[in-house]
Amino acid sequence: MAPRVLVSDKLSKTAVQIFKDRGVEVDYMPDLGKDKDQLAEIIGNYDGLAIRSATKVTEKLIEKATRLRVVGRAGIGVDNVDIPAASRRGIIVMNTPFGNSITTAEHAIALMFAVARQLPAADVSTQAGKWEKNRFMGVEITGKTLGVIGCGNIGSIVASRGVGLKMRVVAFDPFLSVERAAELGIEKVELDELFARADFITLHTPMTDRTRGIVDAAAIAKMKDGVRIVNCARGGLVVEKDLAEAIKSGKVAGAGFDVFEVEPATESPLFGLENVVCTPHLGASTTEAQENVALQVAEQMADYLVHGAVSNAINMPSITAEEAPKLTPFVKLAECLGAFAGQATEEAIKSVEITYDGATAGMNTRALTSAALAGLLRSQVASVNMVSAPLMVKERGIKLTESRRDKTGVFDGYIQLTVTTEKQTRSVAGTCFSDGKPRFIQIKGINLDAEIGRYMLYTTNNDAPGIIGLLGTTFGKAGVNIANFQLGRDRPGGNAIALLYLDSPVPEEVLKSVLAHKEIESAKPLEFDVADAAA
Ligand SMILES: NC(=O)c1ccc[n+]([C@@H]2O[C@H](COP(=O)([O-])OP(=O)(O)OC[C@H]3O[C@@H](n4cnc5c(N)ncnc54)[C@H](O)[C@@H]3O)[C@@H](O)[C@H]2O)c1
Ligand SMILES: O=C(O)[C@H](O)COP(=O)(O)O
Repeated sequence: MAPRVLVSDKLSKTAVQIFKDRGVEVDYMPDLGKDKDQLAEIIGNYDGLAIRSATKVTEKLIEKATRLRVVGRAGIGVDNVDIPAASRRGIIVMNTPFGNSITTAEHAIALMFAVARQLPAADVSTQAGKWEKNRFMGVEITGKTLGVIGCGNIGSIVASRGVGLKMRVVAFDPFLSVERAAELGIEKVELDELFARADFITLHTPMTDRTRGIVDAAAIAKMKDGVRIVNCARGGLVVEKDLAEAIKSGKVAGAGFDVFEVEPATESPLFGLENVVCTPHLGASTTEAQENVALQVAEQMADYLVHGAVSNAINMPSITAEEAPKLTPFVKLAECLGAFAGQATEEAIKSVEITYDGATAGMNTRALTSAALAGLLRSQVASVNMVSAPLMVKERGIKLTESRRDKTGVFDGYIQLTVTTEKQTRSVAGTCFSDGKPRFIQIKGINLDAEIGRYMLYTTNNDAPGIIGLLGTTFGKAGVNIANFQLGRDRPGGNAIALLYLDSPVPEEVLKSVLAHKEIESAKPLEFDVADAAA
Protein backbone atom coordinates (compact mmCIF):
# COMPACT_ATOMS: atom_id res chain seq x y z
CA MET A 1 0.00 0.00 0.00
CA ALA A 2 1.37 3.44 -0.93
CA PRO A 3 2.23 5.66 2.06
CA ARG A 4 -0.17 8.53 2.65
CA VAL A 5 0.73 12.08 3.65
CA LEU A 6 -1.39 14.95 4.92
CA VAL A 7 -0.31 18.53 4.22
CA SER A 8 -2.02 20.55 6.96
CA ASP A 9 -0.38 23.98 6.48
CA LYS A 10 0.09 26.38 3.59
CA LEU A 11 2.93 24.69 1.77
CA SER A 12 3.70 25.41 -1.86
CA LYS A 13 1.85 22.95 -4.12
CA THR A 14 5.28 21.88 -5.38
CA ALA A 15 5.24 19.51 -2.38
CA VAL A 16 2.06 17.83 -3.61
CA GLN A 17 3.57 17.14 -7.01
CA ILE A 18 6.74 15.74 -5.51
CA PHE A 19 4.82 13.39 -3.23
CA LYS A 20 2.79 12.14 -6.19
CA ASP A 21 5.88 11.72 -8.39
CA ARG A 22 7.49 9.62 -5.65
CA GLY A 23 4.53 7.29 -5.24
CA VAL A 24 3.17 8.87 -2.06
CA GLU A 25 -0.56 9.57 -1.78
CA VAL A 26 -1.20 13.10 -0.59
CA ASP A 27 -4.11 15.10 0.81
CA TYR A 28 -3.63 18.88 0.66
CA MET A 29 -5.67 20.63 3.37
CA PRO A 30 -3.70 23.83 4.00
CA ASP A 31 -6.09 25.25 6.63
CA LEU A 32 -6.59 22.07 8.63
CA GLY A 33 -3.67 22.78 10.96
CA LYS A 34 -5.67 25.57 12.56
CA ASP A 35 -8.54 23.20 13.40
CA LYS A 36 -7.04 20.86 15.98
CA ASP A 37 -10.20 18.83 16.53
CA GLN A 38 -10.73 18.02 12.88
CA LEU A 39 -7.04 17.29 12.47
CA ALA A 40 -7.17 14.87 15.42
CA GLU A 41 -10.13 13.12 13.83
CA ILE A 42 -8.32 12.23 10.61
CA ILE A 43 -4.65 12.06 11.58
CA GLY A 44 -4.92 8.31 12.18
CA ASN A 45 -5.18 7.78 8.41
CA TYR A 46 -1.71 9.11 7.60
CA ASP A 47 1.90 7.91 7.56
CA GLY A 48 3.27 11.44 7.17
CA LEU A 49 2.28 14.96 8.21
CA ALA A 50 3.78 17.97 6.39
CA ILE A 51 3.50 21.24 8.31
CA ARG A 52 4.72 24.81 8.78
CA SER A 53 4.22 26.67 12.06
CA ALA A 54 0.41 26.80 12.22
CA THR A 55 -0.11 23.09 12.94
CA LYS A 56 0.56 22.24 16.57
CA VAL A 57 1.74 18.64 16.85
CA THR A 58 0.91 18.07 20.49
CA GLU A 59 1.13 14.90 22.58
CA LYS A 60 -2.67 14.64 22.31
CA LEU A 61 -2.54 14.72 18.52
CA ILE A 62 0.30 12.19 18.49
CA GLU A 63 -1.82 9.79 20.57
CA LYS A 64 -4.37 9.79 17.77
CA ALA A 65 -1.73 9.43 15.06
CA THR A 66 -1.52 5.66 15.24
CA ARG A 67 -0.05 5.27 11.75
CA LEU A 68 2.21 8.30 11.71
CA ARG A 69 5.90 7.69 10.92
CA VAL A 70 7.17 11.13 10.02
CA VAL A 71 6.42 14.79 10.66
CA GLY A 72 8.06 17.07 8.09
CA ARG A 73 8.46 20.76 8.97
CA ALA A 74 8.76 22.89 5.84
CA GLY A 75 10.92 25.42 7.62
CA ILE A 76 13.29 25.61 10.56
CA GLY A 77 11.63 25.99 13.97
CA VAL A 78 10.09 22.81 15.38
CA ASP A 79 8.85 24.35 18.61
CA ASN A 80 5.29 23.59 17.46
CA VAL A 81 6.09 19.86 17.60
CA ASP A 82 6.27 17.88 20.86
CA ILE A 83 9.53 16.14 19.98
CA PRO A 84 9.77 13.89 23.09
CA ALA A 85 6.19 12.69 22.52
CA ALA A 86 6.96 12.00 18.85
CA SER A 87 10.19 10.19 19.75
CA ARG A 88 8.42 8.01 22.31
CA ARG A 89 6.06 6.91 19.56
CA GLY A 90 8.91 6.34 17.12
CA ILE A 91 7.89 9.20 14.83
CA ILE A 92 10.71 10.96 13.01
CA VAL A 93 10.57 14.74 13.05
CA MET A 94 12.51 16.39 10.23
CA ASN A 95 12.93 20.01 9.17
CA THR A 96 14.55 21.92 6.31
CA PRO A 97 17.31 23.77 8.11
CA PHE A 98 18.55 26.01 5.29
CA GLY A 99 15.68 26.52 2.83
CA ASN A 100 14.42 29.81 4.25
CA SER A 101 17.56 31.18 5.94
CA ILE A 102 18.44 33.81 3.34
CA THR A 103 14.85 34.99 3.10
CA THR A 104 14.57 35.33 6.88
CA ALA A 105 17.90 37.11 7.13
CA GLU A 106 16.71 39.55 4.47
CA HIS A 107 13.54 40.16 6.46
CA ALA A 108 15.60 41.03 9.53
CA ILE A 109 17.63 43.50 7.48
CA ALA A 110 14.40 44.91 6.00
CA LEU A 111 12.98 45.44 9.50
CA MET A 112 16.21 47.09 10.58
CA PHE A 113 15.93 49.61 7.74
CA ALA A 114 12.20 50.06 8.33
CA VAL A 115 12.86 50.94 11.97
CA ALA A 116 15.89 53.14 11.19
CA ARG A 117 13.84 55.26 8.79
CA GLN A 118 10.30 54.70 10.18
CA LEU A 119 9.20 53.62 6.74
CA PRO A 120 5.72 52.20 7.54
CA ALA A 121 4.59 55.26 9.49
CA ALA A 122 6.07 57.60 6.88
CA ASP A 123 4.22 55.70 4.18
CA VAL A 124 0.88 55.94 6.00
CA SER A 125 1.38 59.66 6.68
CA THR A 126 2.44 60.46 3.11
CA GLN A 127 -0.46 58.56 1.58
CA ALA A 128 -2.77 60.41 3.96
CA GLY A 129 -1.68 63.63 2.25
CA LYS A 130 0.50 64.91 5.11
CA TRP A 131 4.03 65.91 4.24
CA GLU A 132 5.73 65.33 7.61
CA LYS A 133 9.40 65.69 6.69
CA ASN A 134 10.35 66.76 10.22
CA ARG A 135 8.48 63.96 11.96
CA PHE A 136 10.36 61.17 10.25
CA MET A 137 13.97 61.96 10.98
CA GLY A 138 15.91 58.68 10.73
CA VAL A 139 19.35 57.31 11.55
CA GLU A 140 22.08 56.09 9.21
CA ILE A 141 23.15 52.47 9.39
CA THR A 142 26.67 52.84 8.01
CA GLY A 143 29.25 52.78 10.78
CA LYS A 144 26.74 51.70 13.41
CA THR A 145 27.26 48.60 15.55
CA LEU A 146 24.99 45.63 14.89
CA GLY A 147 24.71 43.12 17.73
CA VAL A 148 23.73 39.64 16.57
CA ILE A 149 22.43 37.30 19.28
CA GLY A 150 22.69 33.76 17.89
CA CYS A 151 25.06 33.43 14.96
CA GLY A 152 23.96 30.19 13.29
CA ASN A 153 22.54 29.87 9.78
CA ILE A 154 20.42 33.00 9.78
CA GLY A 155 22.45 35.04 12.25
CA SER A 156 25.61 34.59 10.21
CA ILE A 157 23.85 35.67 7.00
CA VAL A 158 22.54 38.76 8.79
CA ALA A 159 26.03 39.38 10.14
CA SER A 160 27.63 39.24 6.69
CA ARG A 161 24.90 41.48 5.24
CA GLY A 162 25.65 43.88 8.11
CA VAL A 163 29.33 43.84 7.18
CA GLY A 164 28.30 44.53 3.56
CA LEU A 165 26.32 47.53 4.79
CA LYS A 166 29.51 48.84 6.42
CA MET A 167 28.29 48.17 9.92
CA ARG A 168 30.51 46.96 12.75
CA VAL A 169 29.14 43.58 13.70
CA VAL A 170 29.50 41.95 17.11
CA ALA A 171 27.97 38.59 17.87
CA PHE A 172 27.10 36.63 20.98
CA ASP A 173 26.78 32.89 20.47
CA PRO A 174 28.40 30.38 22.85
CA PHE A 175 28.93 27.99 19.94
CA LEU A 176 30.51 30.51 17.57
CA SER A 177 34.23 29.90 17.17
CA VAL A 178 36.64 32.82 17.03
CA GLU A 179 37.84 31.49 13.64
CA ARG A 180 34.31 31.50 12.20
CA ALA A 181 33.77 35.02 13.54
CA ALA A 182 36.99 36.14 11.86
CA GLU A 183 35.89 34.46 8.61
CA LEU A 184 32.66 36.47 8.75
CA GLY A 185 34.57 39.66 9.51
CA ILE A 186 32.80 40.10 12.85
CA GLU A 187 33.76 40.13 16.51
CA LYS A 188 32.69 37.47 19.01
CA VAL A 189 31.71 39.09 22.31
CA GLU A 190 29.95 38.27 25.56
CA LEU A 191 26.29 39.18 25.84
CA ASP A 192 26.77 42.12 28.21
CA GLU A 193 29.38 43.61 25.89
CA LEU A 194 27.00 43.25 22.96
CA PHE A 195 24.30 45.03 24.98
CA ALA A 196 26.73 47.81 25.87
CA ARG A 197 28.00 48.37 22.31
CA ALA A 198 25.17 47.71 19.88
CA ASP A 199 23.10 50.42 18.16
CA PHE A 200 20.94 47.72 16.58
CA ILE A 201 20.31 44.31 18.12
CA THR A 202 18.93 41.39 16.12
CA LEU A 203 17.97 38.00 17.58
CA HIS A 204 18.56 34.69 15.81
CA THR A 205 18.58 31.96 18.45
CA PRO A 206 16.17 29.09 18.84
CA MET A 207 13.68 29.27 21.70
CA THR A 208 15.13 27.29 24.60
CA ASP A 209 14.98 27.57 28.38
CA ARG A 210 18.20 29.58 28.19
CA THR A 211 17.07 31.99 25.49
CA ARG A 212 13.48 32.60 26.67
CA GLY A 213 13.34 36.23 27.80
CA ILE A 214 17.01 36.80 26.91
CA VAL A 215 15.98 40.42 26.27
CA ASP A 216 14.05 41.56 29.34
CA ALA A 217 14.02 44.72 31.48
CA ALA A 218 17.38 43.85 33.08
CA ALA A 219 19.00 43.26 29.68
CA ILE A 220 17.52 46.45 28.23
CA ALA A 221 18.95 48.41 31.16
CA LYS A 222 22.44 47.33 30.01
CA MET A 223 21.86 48.60 26.45
CA LYS A 224 22.79 51.94 24.89
CA ASP A 225 20.15 54.64 24.99
CA GLY A 226 18.38 54.80 21.64
CA VAL A 227 19.07 51.16 20.72
CA ARG A 228 16.78 49.54 18.12
CA ILE A 229 15.80 45.88 18.43
CA VAL A 230 14.77 43.40 15.73
CA ASN A 231 13.27 39.98 16.44
CA CYS A 232 12.79 37.65 13.49
CA ALA A 233 13.51 34.47 15.45
CA ARG A 234 10.91 33.45 18.03
CA GLY A 235 8.35 35.34 20.08
CA GLY A 236 9.24 35.19 23.76
CA LEU A 237 12.97 35.73 23.26
CA VAL A 238 12.10 39.35 24.04
CA VAL A 239 9.73 40.13 26.92
CA GLU A 240 7.23 42.28 25.04
CA LYS A 241 5.91 44.23 28.02
CA ASP A 242 9.46 45.12 29.17
CA LEU A 243 10.32 46.30 25.68
CA ALA A 244 7.09 48.30 25.44
CA GLU A 245 7.96 50.10 28.69
CA ALA A 246 11.46 50.85 27.39
CA ILE A 247 10.07 52.25 24.13
CA LYS A 248 7.62 54.43 26.01
CA SER A 249 10.40 55.74 28.25
CA GLY A 250 12.58 56.52 25.21
CA LYS A 251 15.35 54.09 26.28
CA VAL A 252 14.71 52.02 23.15
CA ALA A 253 14.22 54.05 19.97
CA GLY A 254 12.36 51.45 17.96
CA ALA A 255 11.67 47.79 17.31
CA GLY A 256 11.00 45.55 14.34
CA PHE A 257 9.07 42.41 15.24
CA ASP A 258 8.08 39.46 13.07
CA VAL A 259 7.40 37.00 15.88
CA PHE A 260 5.33 37.28 19.05
CA GLU A 261 4.87 35.68 22.44
CA VAL A 262 1.41 34.53 21.35
CA GLU A 263 0.71 33.75 17.69
CA PRO A 264 -1.36 34.57 15.78
CA ALA A 265 -0.81 37.87 17.60
CA THR A 266 -4.04 39.79 17.76
CA GLU A 267 -2.77 41.97 20.58
CA SER A 268 0.62 42.81 22.02
CA PRO A 269 2.01 45.52 24.33
CA LEU A 270 4.08 46.58 21.31
CA PHE A 271 1.11 47.30 19.06
CA GLY A 272 0.39 50.97 18.48
CA LEU A 273 3.70 52.25 19.87
CA GLU A 274 5.66 54.91 18.01
CA ASN A 275 8.33 53.39 15.76
CA VAL A 276 7.39 49.77 16.23
CA VAL A 277 7.18 47.89 12.94
CA CYS A 278 5.38 44.55 13.01
CA THR A 279 4.87 41.76 10.50
CA PRO A 280 2.81 38.58 10.96
CA HIS A 281 5.61 35.96 11.07
CA LEU A 282 6.56 36.68 7.48
CA GLY A 283 10.26 35.89 7.84
CA ALA A 284 10.11 32.82 5.62
CA SER A 285 7.40 34.08 3.32
CA THR A 286 8.98 34.57 -0.07
CA THR A 287 8.23 32.61 -3.19
CA GLU A 288 11.80 31.35 -3.31
CA ALA A 289 11.96 30.19 0.30
CA GLN A 290 8.55 28.52 0.17
CA GLU A 291 9.49 26.65 -3.00
CA ASN A 292 12.75 25.54 -1.37
CA VAL A 293 11.23 24.27 1.85
CA ALA A 294 8.22 22.59 0.21
CA LEU A 295 10.39 20.78 -2.31
CA GLN A 296 12.92 19.75 0.30
CA VAL A 297 10.45 18.55 2.90
CA ALA A 298 8.48 16.52 0.35
CA GLU A 299 11.67 14.90 -0.97
CA GLN A 300 12.89 14.08 2.53
CA MET A 301 9.55 12.67 3.66
CA ALA A 302 9.08 10.62 0.50
CA ASP A 303 12.65 9.31 0.74
CA TYR A 304 11.93 8.15 4.25
CA LEU A 305 8.48 6.69 3.63
CA VAL A 306 9.47 4.94 0.42
CA HIS A 307 13.17 4.09 0.90
CA GLY A 308 13.86 4.52 4.63
CA ALA A 309 16.49 7.24 4.01
CA VAL A 310 16.70 9.78 6.81
CA SER A 311 17.88 13.35 6.44
CA ASN A 312 17.57 16.41 8.65
CA ALA A 313 15.81 14.47 11.37
CA ILE A 314 15.76 16.19 14.72
CA ASN A 315 15.30 12.98 16.70
CA MET A 316 17.28 10.40 14.74
CA PRO A 317 20.76 10.16 13.23
CA SER A 318 20.79 10.90 9.52
CA ILE A 319 21.72 8.21 7.02
CA THR A 320 22.89 9.78 3.81
CA ALA A 321 22.15 8.32 0.41
CA GLU A 322 25.93 7.76 -0.06
CA GLU A 323 26.45 5.83 3.17
CA ALA A 324 23.13 3.94 3.02
CA PRO A 325 24.33 1.04 0.80
CA LYS A 326 27.30 0.24 3.08
CA LEU A 327 25.56 1.09 6.34
CA THR A 328 22.22 -0.65 5.82
CA PRO A 329 23.51 -4.24 6.26
CA PHE A 330 25.28 -3.16 9.45
CA VAL A 331 22.13 -1.44 10.70
CA LYS A 332 20.37 -4.78 10.22
CA LEU A 333 23.26 -6.57 11.94
CA ALA A 334 23.14 -4.18 14.92
CA GLU A 335 19.40 -4.72 15.18
CA CYS A 336 19.89 -8.52 15.12
CA LEU A 337 22.57 -8.36 17.82
CA GLY A 338 20.20 -6.30 19.95
CA ALA A 339 17.34 -8.67 19.18
CA PHE A 340 19.45 -11.68 20.15
CA ALA A 341 20.37 -10.15 23.51
CA GLY A 342 16.83 -8.86 24.08
CA GLN A 343 15.20 -12.23 23.44
CA ALA A 344 17.79 -14.16 25.42
CA THR A 345 17.48 -11.83 28.41
CA GLU A 346 14.59 -12.21 30.80
CA GLU A 347 15.63 -9.89 33.62
CA ALA A 348 15.85 -6.11 33.79
CA ILE A 349 18.82 -4.77 31.86
CA LYS A 350 21.27 -2.64 33.84
CA SER A 351 23.78 -1.72 31.19
CA VAL A 352 24.60 -2.08 27.51
CA GLU A 353 28.07 -1.83 26.05
CA ILE A 354 28.60 -1.63 22.30
CA THR A 355 32.04 -1.99 20.80
CA TYR A 356 32.72 -1.03 17.20
CA ASP A 357 35.79 -2.82 15.92
CA GLY A 358 37.78 -2.08 12.74
CA ALA A 359 35.72 -0.82 9.79
CA THR A 360 32.55 -0.45 11.85
CA ALA A 361 34.31 2.09 14.08
CA GLY A 362 34.45 4.48 11.14
CA MET A 363 30.77 4.11 10.29
CA ASN A 364 27.78 6.16 11.44
CA THR A 365 27.79 4.56 14.88
CA ARG A 366 24.89 6.73 16.14
CA ALA A 367 22.64 5.01 13.64
CA LEU A 368 24.10 1.59 14.48
CA THR A 369 23.65 2.13 18.22
CA SER A 370 20.05 3.27 17.72
CA ALA A 371 19.39 0.11 15.70
CA ALA A 372 21.01 -2.14 18.31
CA LEU A 373 18.94 -0.57 21.08
CA ALA A 374 15.76 -0.89 19.03
CA GLY A 375 16.49 -4.59 18.51
CA LEU A 376 17.25 -5.02 22.21
CA LEU A 377 13.98 -3.49 23.40
CA ARG A 378 11.74 -4.96 20.70
CA SER A 379 10.99 -8.14 22.63
CA GLN A 380 9.67 -5.95 25.46
CA VAL A 381 8.16 -2.97 23.62
CA ALA A 382 6.46 -3.75 20.33
CA SER A 383 6.38 -0.22 18.97
CA VAL A 384 10.03 0.67 19.56
CA ASN A 385 12.16 1.81 16.62
CA MET A 386 15.46 3.60 15.96
CA VAL A 387 13.89 6.93 16.93
CA SER A 388 12.37 5.91 20.23
CA ALA A 389 14.93 3.33 21.41
CA PRO A 390 17.68 5.69 22.69
CA LEU A 391 15.07 7.67 24.64
CA MET A 392 13.51 4.53 26.11
CA VAL A 393 16.91 3.20 27.16
CA LYS A 394 17.55 6.50 28.93
CA GLU A 395 14.12 6.54 30.55
CA ARG A 396 14.68 3.02 31.86
CA GLY A 397 17.95 4.06 33.48
CA ILE A 398 19.98 1.61 31.36
CA LYS A 399 23.61 2.70 31.23
CA LEU A 400 24.90 2.85 27.66
CA THR A 401 28.60 2.75 26.80
CA GLU A 402 30.02 2.88 23.29
CA SER A 403 33.61 2.34 22.30
CA ARG A 404 35.53 2.18 19.04
CA ARG A 405 38.77 0.37 18.44
CA ASP A 406 41.16 -0.57 15.65
CA LYS A 407 40.78 -3.94 13.95
CA THR A 408 41.49 -6.69 16.51
CA GLY A 409 40.50 -9.93 14.82
CA VAL A 410 40.29 -11.67 11.47
CA PHE A 411 37.27 -9.64 10.39
CA ASP A 412 37.60 -6.23 8.74
CA GLY A 413 35.06 -4.97 11.19
CA TYR A 414 32.53 -6.26 13.66
CA ILE A 415 30.14 -5.11 16.35
CA GLN A 416 30.02 -6.56 19.84
CA LEU A 417 27.07 -6.03 22.15
CA THR A 418 27.33 -6.81 25.85
CA VAL A 419 24.26 -6.68 28.03
CA THR A 420 24.45 -6.84 31.81
CA THR A 421 21.48 -7.70 34.02
CA GLU A 422 21.21 -8.32 37.77
CA LYS A 423 22.09 -11.96 37.14
CA GLN A 424 24.54 -12.12 34.26
CA THR A 425 26.51 -10.53 31.47
CA ARG A 426 25.77 -11.75 27.96
CA SER A 427 27.75 -10.81 24.89
CA VAL A 428 27.19 -11.37 21.20
CA ALA A 429 29.22 -10.20 18.22
CA GLY A 430 28.52 -10.14 14.53
CA THR A 431 29.66 -8.95 11.17
CA CYS A 432 28.47 -8.67 7.57
CA PHE A 433 30.25 -10.32 4.68
CA SER A 434 30.33 -8.88 1.18
CA ASP A 435 26.98 -10.61 0.47
CA GLY A 436 25.47 -8.08 2.90
CA LYS A 437 24.09 -10.85 5.14
CA PRO A 438 24.50 -10.37 8.88
CA ARG A 439 26.10 -13.20 10.87
CA PHE A 440 26.82 -13.98 14.48
CA ILE A 441 30.53 -14.62 14.96
CA GLN A 442 30.73 -14.92 18.71
CA ILE A 443 28.29 -15.69 21.49
CA LYS A 444 29.35 -15.88 25.15
CA GLY A 445 32.95 -15.60 23.97
CA ILE A 446 32.55 -18.77 21.84
CA ASN A 447 33.43 -18.35 18.18
CA LEU A 448 31.10 -19.54 15.44
CA ASP A 449 29.89 -18.38 12.04
CA ALA A 450 26.11 -18.38 11.92
CA GLU A 451 24.02 -16.80 9.20
CA ILE A 452 20.99 -15.12 10.76
CA GLY A 453 17.59 -16.39 9.75
CA ARG A 454 14.08 -15.38 10.66
CA TYR A 455 13.49 -18.41 12.92
CA MET A 456 16.31 -19.73 15.06
CA LEU A 457 16.89 -21.84 18.12
CA TYR A 458 19.70 -21.05 20.52
CA THR A 459 20.79 -23.70 22.97
CA THR A 460 23.46 -23.87 25.62
CA ASN A 461 24.62 -27.32 26.61
CA ASN A 462 27.46 -29.34 28.00
CA ASP A 463 29.81 -30.37 25.24
CA ALA A 464 28.85 -34.06 25.02
CA PRO A 465 28.19 -36.53 22.21
CA GLY A 466 24.66 -36.81 20.83
CA ILE A 467 23.53 -33.16 20.78
CA ILE A 468 23.59 -32.85 16.98
CA GLY A 469 21.66 -36.12 16.72
CA LEU A 470 19.13 -35.01 19.32
CA LEU A 471 18.41 -31.71 17.65
CA GLY A 472 18.41 -33.14 14.11
CA THR A 473 16.07 -36.00 15.02
CA THR A 474 13.69 -33.88 17.12
CA PHE A 475 13.24 -31.25 14.44
CA GLY A 476 13.13 -33.88 11.69
CA LYS A 477 10.30 -35.74 13.44
CA ALA A 478 8.36 -32.49 13.82
CA GLY A 479 8.80 -31.74 10.09
CA VAL A 480 10.81 -28.56 10.73
CA ASN A 481 13.60 -28.15 8.23
CA ILE A 482 16.99 -26.96 9.50
CA ALA A 483 18.56 -24.55 7.00
CA ASN A 484 21.81 -24.16 8.89
CA PHE A 485 23.32 -25.66 12.03
CA GLN A 486 26.21 -24.03 13.90
CA LEU A 487 28.01 -25.29 16.94
CA GLY A 488 30.67 -23.80 19.15
CA ARG A 489 32.38 -24.60 22.47
CA ASP A 490 34.94 -23.02 24.72
CA ARG A 491 36.92 -26.28 25.12
CA PRO A 492 36.37 -30.01 24.59
CA GLY A 493 33.86 -31.19 27.16
CA GLY A 494 33.21 -27.59 28.30
CA ASN A 495 30.45 -25.11 27.59
CA ALA A 496 28.89 -25.43 24.17
CA ILE A 497 26.28 -23.55 22.18
CA ALA A 498 24.21 -24.41 19.14
CA LEU A 499 22.40 -22.07 16.78
CA LEU A 500 19.88 -23.58 14.41
CA TYR A 501 18.51 -21.61 11.50
CA LEU A 502 15.06 -23.03 10.73
CA ASP A 503 12.58 -22.70 7.90
CA SER A 504 9.64 -22.34 10.31
CA PRO A 505 9.01 -21.45 13.97
CA VAL A 506 10.00 -23.86 16.75
CA PRO A 507 6.93 -25.92 17.76
CA GLU A 508 6.16 -26.03 21.51
CA GLU A 509 6.54 -29.84 21.74
CA VAL A 510 9.95 -29.69 20.04
CA LEU A 511 11.13 -27.15 22.56
CA LYS A 512 9.93 -29.37 25.41
CA SER A 513 11.74 -32.45 24.01
CA VAL A 514 14.95 -30.49 23.55
CA LEU A 515 14.80 -29.06 27.05
CA ALA A 516 14.16 -32.54 28.50
CA HIS A 517 17.61 -33.76 27.38
CA LYS A 518 20.02 -33.95 30.31
CA GLU A 519 22.92 -32.19 28.54
CA ILE A 520 20.81 -29.20 27.43
CA GLU A 521 21.02 -26.25 29.83
CA SER A 522 18.75 -23.86 27.99
CA ALA A 523 16.94 -23.61 24.68
CA LYS A 524 15.50 -20.37 23.40
CA PRO A 525 13.50 -19.92 20.18
CA LEU A 526 14.47 -16.64 18.55
CA GLU A 527 12.93 -14.58 15.79
CA PHE A 528 14.70 -11.96 13.72
CA ASP A 529 13.38 -9.36 11.34
CA VAL A 530 15.28 -10.68 8.31
CA ALA A 531 14.06 -12.28 5.11
CA ASP A 532 12.52 -15.73 5.66
CA ALA A 533 14.82 -18.48 4.29
CA ALA A 534 11.83 -20.36 2.94
CA ALA A 535 10.54 -17.26 1.10
N1 LIG B 1 10.65 34.56 11.34
C1 LIG B 1 10.68 33.47 10.65
O1 LIG B 1 9.82 33.26 9.81
C2 LIG B 1 11.77 32.49 10.84
C3 LIG B 1 12.22 31.76 9.74
C4 LIG B 1 13.24 30.83 9.93
C5 LIG B 1 13.79 30.65 11.18
N2 LIG B 1 13.31 31.36 12.23
C6 LIG B 1 13.89 31.20 13.56
O2 LIG B 1 15.17 31.81 13.54
C7 LIG B 1 15.98 31.25 14.56
C8 LIG B 1 17.37 30.96 14.05
O3 LIG B 1 17.31 29.98 13.04
P1 LIG B 1 18.66 29.37 12.43
O4 LIG B 1 18.28 28.56 11.27
O5 LIG B 1 19.68 30.43 12.27
O6 LIG B 1 19.08 28.41 13.61
P2 LIG B 1 20.54 27.83 13.88
O7 LIG B 1 20.34 26.65 14.75
O8 LIG B 1 21.31 27.69 12.63
O9 LIG B 1 21.24 28.98 14.73
C9 LIG B 1 20.89 29.27 16.03
C10 LIG B 1 22.12 29.76 16.73
O10 LIG B 1 21.75 30.17 18.06
C11 LIG B 1 22.82 29.84 18.90
N3 LIG B 1 22.40 29.79 20.28
C12 LIG B 1 21.79 28.77 20.94
N4 LIG B 1 21.57 29.12 22.22
C13 LIG B 1 22.07 30.37 22.37
C14 LIG B 1 22.15 31.27 23.46
N5 LIG B 1 21.68 30.93 24.67
N6 LIG B 1 22.69 32.48 23.26
C15 LIG B 1 23.16 32.83 22.03
N7 LIG B 1 23.14 32.01 20.96
C16 LIG B 1 22.59 30.80 21.13
C17 LIG B 1 23.29 28.51 18.39
O11 LIG B 1 24.62 28.25 18.78
C18 LIG B 1 23.18 28.68 16.88
O12 LIG B 1 24.41 29.10 16.33
C19 LIG B 1 15.19 30.05 15.07
O13 LIG B 1 14.52 30.42 16.25
C20 LIG B 1 14.19 29.79 13.97
O14 LIG B 1 13.06 29.13 14.45
C21 LIG B 1 12.32 32.29 12.08
O1 LIG C 1 11.00 28.42 11.69
C1 LIG C 1 10.69 28.77 10.57
O2 LIG C 1 11.05 28.18 9.54
C2 LIG C 1 9.90 30.01 10.44
O3 LIG C 1 9.41 30.41 11.66
C3 LIG C 1 8.88 30.01 9.36
O4 LIG C 1 7.63 29.65 9.80
P1 LIG C 1 6.44 29.48 8.73
O5 LIG C 1 6.81 28.35 7.85
O6 LIG C 1 5.22 29.18 9.52
O7 LIG C 1 6.33 30.74 7.99
